Amino acid sequence: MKIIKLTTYRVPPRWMLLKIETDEGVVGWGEPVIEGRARTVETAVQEMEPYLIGQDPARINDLWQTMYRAGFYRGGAILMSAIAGIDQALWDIKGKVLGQPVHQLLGGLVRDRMKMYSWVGGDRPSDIIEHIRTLRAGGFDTFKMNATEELGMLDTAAAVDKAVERVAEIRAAFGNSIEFGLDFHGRVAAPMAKTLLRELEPYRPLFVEEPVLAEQAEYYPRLAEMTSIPLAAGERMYSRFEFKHVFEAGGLSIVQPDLSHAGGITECMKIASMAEAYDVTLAPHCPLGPIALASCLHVDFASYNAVLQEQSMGIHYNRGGELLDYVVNKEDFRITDGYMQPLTKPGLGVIVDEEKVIEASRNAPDWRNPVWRHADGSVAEW
Ligand SMILES: O=C(O)C(=O)C[C@@H](O)[C@H](O)CO
Ligand SMILES: [Mg+2]
Repeated sequence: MKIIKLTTYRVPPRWMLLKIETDEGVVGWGEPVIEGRARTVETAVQEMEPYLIGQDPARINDLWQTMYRAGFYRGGAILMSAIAGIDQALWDIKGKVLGQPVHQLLGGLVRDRMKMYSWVGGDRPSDIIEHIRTLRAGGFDTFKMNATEELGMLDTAAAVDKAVERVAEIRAAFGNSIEFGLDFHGRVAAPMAKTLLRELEPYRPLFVEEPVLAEQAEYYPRLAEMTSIPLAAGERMYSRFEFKHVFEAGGLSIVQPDLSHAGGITECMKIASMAEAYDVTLAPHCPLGPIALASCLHVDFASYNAVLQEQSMGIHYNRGGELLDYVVNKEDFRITDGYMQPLTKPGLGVIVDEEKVIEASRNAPDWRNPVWRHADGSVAEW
């Protein structure tokens, strides 16, 4: 079998789907994308084509290593997202050829169902209580929200109190009947992280995500020393070569590689097993589309230390498109009592509505995250 064609489709709300065709008619789908840089990743996928056209799609490991090493420069959000989507599509092809779901090719199920969580509250966390009530009625009991709005590198007690009050309201409304992660989203600089973590401690969030920006990872062990709140990070780390420094330094209880940013299934399985060796749990980041989510689930169902899975149903980023818009087999993505079952169809288990993808790609908007500014006019971390 040989790879003969790669086609990318940028589609609403902010995703990109990749179709890889072979000379024997087997097709694989991937989701190479960086939110807000879809066109850049699209070019990176196109620049990877010479390593792929005419090659045997079954040789995922060699194709992965070639894409990673042959261009001399390596790593980073764009190149690793391009590799990620291609890798996903290659696993999709392999599963379809062998008639097996990808988790079977990764060693089989390690669990019968996977715990899911849902975003609440949007970019600027608001009306969270009502949102949690609605989602709880749908079976969710685990949530994630932004912890703050924009925050100065050094900010006021009032800004800290505003963030803490919101969390106090949630605990007052629901007690310990729900769990929630707080995403600092890189908005909290090191000078404020300790204060905020200390003030949040009494409310026992399930985790705090990106307590500082990924480029400040040396703070993870220092922050972990002063809090019992499990710290999580990983959506802005792109390979096991980045994660290894974090495992060695310690401080993270949860790693959150993104299956569409960190080299795909091949790389994230390696990150998952490295994490397990350090007694660190896995909770793949996934605010993206159905191929990304399916890729996460196959890794989750084959990784003992996978504890939580993000999904984007109803997420505030999904303007103009929803998680299952391009999926034919929507029923396979049902979430019951906050859990998903394994995807059992061959490959990634996503039957793509190609007509709908092509139609939606005709004039897909170029999604951009907003540019926030502090009161003094300086740019703020969104
Ligand atoms: O889902 C999360 O944890 C996020 O922090 C969302 C962020 O990654 C946006 O997708 C960036 O555009
Ligand atoms: Mg996040």
